Amino acid sequence: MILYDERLVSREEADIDIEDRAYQFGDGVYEMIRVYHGRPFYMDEHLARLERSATEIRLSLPYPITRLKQLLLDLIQQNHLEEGNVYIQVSRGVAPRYHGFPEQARPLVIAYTQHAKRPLAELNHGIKAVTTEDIRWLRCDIKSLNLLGAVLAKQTAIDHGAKEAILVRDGIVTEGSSTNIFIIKDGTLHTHPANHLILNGITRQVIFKLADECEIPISETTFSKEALESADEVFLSSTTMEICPIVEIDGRPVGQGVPGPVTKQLQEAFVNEIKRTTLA
Ligand SMILES: Cc1ncc(COP(=O)(O)O)c(CN[C@@H]2CONC2=O)c1O
Repeated sequence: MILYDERLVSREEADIDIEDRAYQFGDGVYEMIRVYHGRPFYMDEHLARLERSATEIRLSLPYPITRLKQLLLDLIQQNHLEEGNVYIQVSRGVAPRYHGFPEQARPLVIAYTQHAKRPLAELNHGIKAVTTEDIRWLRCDIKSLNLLGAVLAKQTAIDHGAKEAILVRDGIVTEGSSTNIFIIKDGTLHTHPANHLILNGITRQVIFKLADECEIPISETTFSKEALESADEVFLSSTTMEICPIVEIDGRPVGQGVPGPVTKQLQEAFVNEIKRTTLA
């Protein structure tokens, strides 16, 4: 089943109009929520961010977020999703093609589930990344459907045999194409401030909580590409990749070229947070 507007229907019943503004303009917002043990992980935080993203593009959700939450819980249950993701998207709706907002169009909510195991190989062994210029717009804090900058960056990584592209704007590391980036230097965590140049990741917010609990110092400050290259440890964070070590950047090893101790400590704390919130 999928969620289409306000109903759970078969995927075949979903008819997306060729003048849907998400399809023509990328005019919409989205969220990706992880499910462990059949329970959504930090769903309220994701839905709060969805509401904020919609507000920031002046899009009114077609029904209350509490109704959406219940529909998503029903979708997870109907699809027997034990471990995987729920993708939610809200389009500004269908209208004759014109850049300005349509006079009247009902925003269209769709959501569907994906069965997906945890990326254990990447989590245990780390991944390779490349750096590339951050060419995206200046409202990266909005989780919008305008993802072409991210798509091109991700493909650059793939073209170089890497898993993620680390974005650099005016010499400063912002984030990954679909992740947040953290470095560790002399035991302190550093990550870009949550402003208009990055998405304030939910996983990023969990990491702040876990670092505090683990008494790992964390500094929300910008850092340069040079600081990235000389870091003791680097990792990325996202709903789908959790806390994933980066062991090679632009062909050069990070630290000893293997996941570092602080990263592994946070990974262990993250697994405990999954158990605490989805097994209770
Ligand atoms: C640009 C960007 N930065 C950071 C993040 C990490 O945010 P979360 O911790 O809230 O996931 C994402 C998530 N991208 C989602 C995660 O999975 N697939 C996506 O498109 C992202 O697209």
